[in-house]
Amino acid sequence: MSLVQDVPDLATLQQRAAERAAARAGGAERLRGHIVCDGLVRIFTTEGVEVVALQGLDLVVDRGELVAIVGASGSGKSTVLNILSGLDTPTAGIARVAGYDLLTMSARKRLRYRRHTVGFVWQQTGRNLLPYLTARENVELPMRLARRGGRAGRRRAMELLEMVGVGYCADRRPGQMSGGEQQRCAVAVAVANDPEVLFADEPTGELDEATAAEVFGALRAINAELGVTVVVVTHDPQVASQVRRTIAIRDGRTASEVHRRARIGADGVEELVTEEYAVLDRAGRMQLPAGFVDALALRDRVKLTLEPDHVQVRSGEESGAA
Ligand SMILES: Nc1ncnc2c1ncn2[C@@H]1O[C@H](COP(=O)(O)OP(=O)(O)OP(=O)(O)O)[C@@H](O)[C@H]1O
Repeated sequence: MSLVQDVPDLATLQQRAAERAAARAGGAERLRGHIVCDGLVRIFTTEGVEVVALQGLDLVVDRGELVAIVGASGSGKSTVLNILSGLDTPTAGIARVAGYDLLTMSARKRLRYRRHTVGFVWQQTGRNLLPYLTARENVELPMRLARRGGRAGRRRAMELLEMVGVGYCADRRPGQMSGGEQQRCAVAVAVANDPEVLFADEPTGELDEATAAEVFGALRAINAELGVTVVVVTHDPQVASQVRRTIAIRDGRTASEVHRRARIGADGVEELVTEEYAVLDRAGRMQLPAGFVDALALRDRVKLTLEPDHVQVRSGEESGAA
């Protein structure tokens, strides 16, 4: 049986994830800001040249949410993920995950954070699974290393494989599974030790569209069933159809968000609507979508006018000509 194929609609799943996450957090009031980045800056220096990979990135992800971070190559996605997963430290700003301050935590705390608080799924299947172990043994391994193996570990491994829809692969080695099956198994491995947050870096980068949808089904199942907060990083804008909130980053800054929500249409039928928002930081800065800038050939300077219920942005050239 594949739970992934029977996944209910997005709204039901998100509701279930929120309820489970609230129970896990000890109350809905503790839900705000499971992941918080505020004015996050990361500057790399190579051969005397500074590269500002993140220039004041803001991000808030609630406990139990499933979000995608999208951006073109070089926009800063890997840099954010490396910081959030505890592999790299930011230059300045705030980065907090599950109560851990990622700027100031000690090496010991960092190790505990990486072992117990977060789980990972990488793009390369070879980095997620050991080739000489079966799917079930791969899922059992982190539990055995944490001395939580035995019969209970075997049972949980089986449950997790069922949850992500690859229970039938339990006795197969990675080489006997498709790329999508391996990635779904990797999701089960990543949550074996019950992390609070799951980070997935381009988990569908090597897969075709249909197989990628199955992997997203597995991530949604884990999110809904276990209440784990899930953050997926990808360059693929199509991901917006797989999650409720997509955060786009551009030039190391949060640029816009796409929200998907269910609404009852005029004909009484439920429909999914997609809305795009620009993200305004605390200093009042926002990025205009690249398409808007191109469409009106905006550059250098724009003219802003405050209207009763909106702000108008016009080409600065126009006012110069007047
Ligand atoms: N270790 C580093 N040293 C110097 N510059 C770096 C380093 N890591 C990243 N950068 C630079 O920071 C910027 C953001 O890189 P990052 O890898 O985060 O982008 P990305 O969105 O993940 O891109 P991709 O999708 O190609 O992996 C780029 O200009 C990159 O060249």
